[in-house]
Amino acid sequence: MRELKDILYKVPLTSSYGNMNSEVKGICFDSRKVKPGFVFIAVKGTVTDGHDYVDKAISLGASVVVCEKIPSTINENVTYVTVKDSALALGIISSNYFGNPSEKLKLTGVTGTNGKTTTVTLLYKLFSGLGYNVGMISTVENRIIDDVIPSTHTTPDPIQLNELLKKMVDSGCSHAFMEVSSHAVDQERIAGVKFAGAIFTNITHDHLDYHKTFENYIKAKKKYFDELSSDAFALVNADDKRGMVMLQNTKATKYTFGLKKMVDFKGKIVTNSIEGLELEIAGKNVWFQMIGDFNAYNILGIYGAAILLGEDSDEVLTQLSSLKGAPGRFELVLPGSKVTAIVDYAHTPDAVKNVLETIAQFRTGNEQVITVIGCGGNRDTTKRPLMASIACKLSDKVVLTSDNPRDEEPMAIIKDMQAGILPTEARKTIIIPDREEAIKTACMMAKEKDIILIAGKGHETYQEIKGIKHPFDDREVVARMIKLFSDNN
Ligand SMILES: CC(=O)N[C@H]1[C@@H](OP(=O)(O)OP(=O)(O)OC[C@H]2O[C@@H](n3ccc(=O)[nH]c3=O)[C@H](O)[C@@H]2O)O[C@H](CO)[C@@H](O)[C@@H]1O[C@H](C)C(=O)N[C@@H](C)C(=O)N[C@H](CCC(=O)O)C(=O)O
Ligand SMILES: Nc1ncnc2c1ncn2[C@@H]1O[C@H](COP(=O)(O)OP(=O)(O)OP(=O)(O)O)[C@@H](O)[C@H]1O
Ligand SMILES: N[C@H](CCC[C@H](N)C(=O)O)C(=O)O
Ligand SMILES: [Mg+2]
Repeated sequence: MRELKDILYKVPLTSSYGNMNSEVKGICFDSRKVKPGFVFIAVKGTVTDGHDYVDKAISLGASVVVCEKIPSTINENVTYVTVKDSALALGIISSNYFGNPSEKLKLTGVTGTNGKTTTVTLLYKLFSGLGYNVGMISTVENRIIDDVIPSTHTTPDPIQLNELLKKMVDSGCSHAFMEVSSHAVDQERIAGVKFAGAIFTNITHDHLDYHKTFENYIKAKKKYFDELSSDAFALVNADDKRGMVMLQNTKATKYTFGLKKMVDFKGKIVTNSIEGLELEIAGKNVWFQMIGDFNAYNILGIYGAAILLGEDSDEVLTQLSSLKGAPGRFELVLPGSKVTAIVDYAHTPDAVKNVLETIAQFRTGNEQVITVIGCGGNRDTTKRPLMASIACKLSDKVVLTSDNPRDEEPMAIIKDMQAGILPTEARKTIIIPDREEAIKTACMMAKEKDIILIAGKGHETYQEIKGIKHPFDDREVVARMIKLFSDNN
């Protein structure tokens, strides 16, 4: 039970009707989940408008309705509160309802097109290794110390988010690290959440289906930094074209990291191999188990954040050098096999380019690079030809297949991908819409020492087809196929 006026603290109200001194039993923004005594917050969405479900929420027992527009018929037993922006109100209400948990631990958020999961996972492992109780909110999974809670989004909705943060506080977590997606910023999922610090990794092409223009996408990321408080730190990758843009209007203390410019946390790549990276960092040469130049940036962001959170440089570097990357990120399957199979979550043009360029640095030139790649359905269609074009330029053979088709026809997605492939490169491609068959074919084609990249799904353990999530794990499939073909040889 909570007092209504407590959960409305700091919510900018425009008007109210009815009893404001009541108690509430719960909060909800989905009419289908309302229970008696709940507050229903009506939010405008991308598909429908929560305002259309106010009657349904009341019929299920909602005692308070928070909305942008009062319904034409009023129920005398219900309190109505109007606000200018109900998504913003939902964020603040959620934080209040769970006792503002983000103020009770040191919460660091990570935003950027690529590298968020890698960064939060490594920060979680680093701080756990330093002896703290740590929480994590990520695309792969959420964690409260050692308890794993399945994740449905990169950034959960405000109710789930604050509930998770509260559980972290109750379990004694002193630190938490979370991914902040551009969708979450735009939809105010993090409104009311207090951050000790924020990290910006990079911004490249993605999510134009949602944001419409690259400028809007940049603005969504920047809004996160604009809203940080003055006691927070804002740490950005200065080698990214938009790094400094993120800092333009923030009240937080500004810091930078990178490999190329004069920055607060600077690194230099000493060696880069399939075993890992050696970086010069804080005047020391340190070995890391992460692979690829792009991971040098992730390491610098992690190192910088740890120092800004008050940790000792030597201890941080010692811990960091022992850590492996996040699941499904440049993950070598069955290392030591005759063929090298790499599963990577690359699902943007920039990520596909980075991963294939990293592979190019290690290859001797005699082996073939075979890439298995698809693009997600119900997502940015403009990245499809770009991803296919990059895959063809940087591979010897490409198997075009399905990622998560969701509600789209697999062949229609593959056609969009083919539009980016030059006629001279089309001969490198094979089309196999069934992902398992595609992986099998890549393994069948591979000769000893060849490298197979399976891009796009990384850690995912399902394939989403027409609303159903079928069990599917690239790592399991490729391991099975490699074994099958090596047993047959
Ligand atoms: C496009 C998008 O982001 N959609 C998110 C959004 O839903 P929506 O705007 O479509 O909601 P809607 O269906 O229009 O409904 C509007 C409102 O009416 C309410 N409603 C609806 C029906 C009903 O019967 N009763 C009712 O009350 C809904 O609860 C909602 O409040 O708000 C929902 C609640 O927070 C999210 O679950 C949902 O995520 C969908 C499932 C999704 O797939 N999102 C992806 C794109 C996403 O958010 N991805 C980012 C990561 C991207 C990255 O890689 O960077 C993430 O953070 O996960
Ligand atoms: N710093 C980086 N710069 C560019 N590419 C990266 C970087 N870090 C990781 N990648 C590539 O991007 C892929 C996704 O990485 P990661 O899962 O860490 O990103 P994310 O930002 O969490 O993605 P999502 O938005 O889907 O949750 C990796 O598999 C790798 O190919
Ligand atoms: N967070 C990203 C993940 C994409 C993963 C890829 N496998 C796909 O399904 O497109 C999104 O929802 O756009
Ligand atoms: Mg992620």
